[in-house]
Amino acid sequence: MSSILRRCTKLTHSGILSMLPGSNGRSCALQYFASEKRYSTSSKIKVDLDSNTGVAIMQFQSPPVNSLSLDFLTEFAINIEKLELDRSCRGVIITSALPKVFSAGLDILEMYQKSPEHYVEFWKAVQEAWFKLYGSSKVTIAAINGNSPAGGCLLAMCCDYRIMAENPRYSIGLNETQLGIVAPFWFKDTMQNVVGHRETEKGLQLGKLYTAPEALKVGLVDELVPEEKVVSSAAEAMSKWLAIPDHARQLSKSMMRKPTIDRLLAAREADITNFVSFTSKDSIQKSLGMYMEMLKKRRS
Ligand SMILES: CCCCCCCC/C=C\C/C=C/C(=O)SCCNC(=O)CCNC(=O)[C@H](O)C(C)(C)COP(=O)(O)OP(=O)(O)OC[C@H]1O[C@@H](n2cnc3c(N)ncnc32)[C@H](O)[C@@H]1OP(=O)(O)O
Repeated sequence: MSSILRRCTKLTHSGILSMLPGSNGRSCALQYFASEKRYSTSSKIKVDLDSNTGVAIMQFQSPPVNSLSLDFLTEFAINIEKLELDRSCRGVIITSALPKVFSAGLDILEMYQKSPEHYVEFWKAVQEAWFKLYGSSKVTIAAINGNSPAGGCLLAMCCDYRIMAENPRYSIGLNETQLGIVAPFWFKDTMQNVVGHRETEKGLQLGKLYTAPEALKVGLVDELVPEEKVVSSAAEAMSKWLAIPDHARQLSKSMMRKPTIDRLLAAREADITNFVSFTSKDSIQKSLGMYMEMLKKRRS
C-alpha cells in the first residue's frame, strides 16, 4: 500500500497528473487501482482489485446520486460477497465516482406507490447488503467524498473506518425522521456502535445531518481530509489496518459485531413485515410523496 502512496506522491510532484484531465489526488489513487485487475464491471458499481496489495476499490457510479435501488443493492451485495470469498482480497475501500455525493441513501422511489411484494423484495435486499458489509471479515474503509444521508450513512457506518472530505457543505447522518419515517432498529444499533447511546438518541430523533466537522467531533467519521485526498488517505489508513495479522483482527471484529448481527438474524422476518406494513400506510406514503416533491422544488 505504501508503494501506492509513493507512486501517487511521485506522480503529483512530477506534475504528470496535472496534465491529465480532471486529475487530482483522488484520481491518482483511482488510476493506480484501475491499472490493476478490473474485478467487476456491473453498471452501477465498479470494483478494481490490486493483486499486489490485496486492496479492492469499489466505486459507486449510479447517477444522479447513487441512490440505493433494488438493482444497486443487489449488485452491491454480490460484489461484497465475491470479495469476501476471494482470499487474495484483504481490504475494501468504498467511495463514489460521482461529484458531491457518496450515496443519497435508499432509493425513495422503491418505497413509494409500489406493491407489498415489491416492498418485501426491496427490504430483503437492504438487509442482505447490510449483512454482507457489516459482517465482512475484510478491512472496510469508507472514503466519503460527498453527501451521505440515511442509507448512505448506514453503509459508511458499516465500515471499519471512515474518512470524509472536509468540505463543510457535505453532510452525513440518519435523517429518516425528517422524511416522516423511522430508522429501523438495526440502523440505530449500527449508529450506536459507532457514536454511542446519547449521540444516537439525539441524532435519530432530530434526523440530524452532521456537517463534516460535526461528524468528526462526535466520532461519526474518523478523519477529515481535503477532498482530493480522500481516497489516497483511505489507502494510507488501509496499510495500517493491514499491518495487523488478519486472523486476530477478524476475530476481534466478529466479537464486536456478532451480537448486533444476531439481533437482526433473529428478527429478520418480523423486520420485513414491519417495513411492509409501515411503508404501506397512507400517512407514510403521503410523507414520502411530499419529501420527493420538496427535493424537486429545491432543485428548481
Ligand atoms: C416502527 C418501525 C418500523 C420500521 C420500518 C422501517 C421504515 C424505514 C424505512 C427506510 C429507512 C430509510 C432510509 C433512507 O435511506 S431514505 C432516503 C433518505 N435520503 C435522503 O433524504 C436524501 C435526499 N436527497 C438529497 O438530500 C440530495 O439529493 C443530495 C444531497 C443527496 C444530493 O443533492 P443534489 O446533488 O443537489 O441532487 P438533487 O437533490 O437535485 O437530486 C437529483 C435527483 O435525484 C433524486 N433523489 C435524490 N435523493 C434520492 C433518493 N434517496 N431516492 C430517490 N431519488 C433521489 C432527486 O429527487 C432528483 O431527482 P430529479 O428532480 O427527478 O432529477
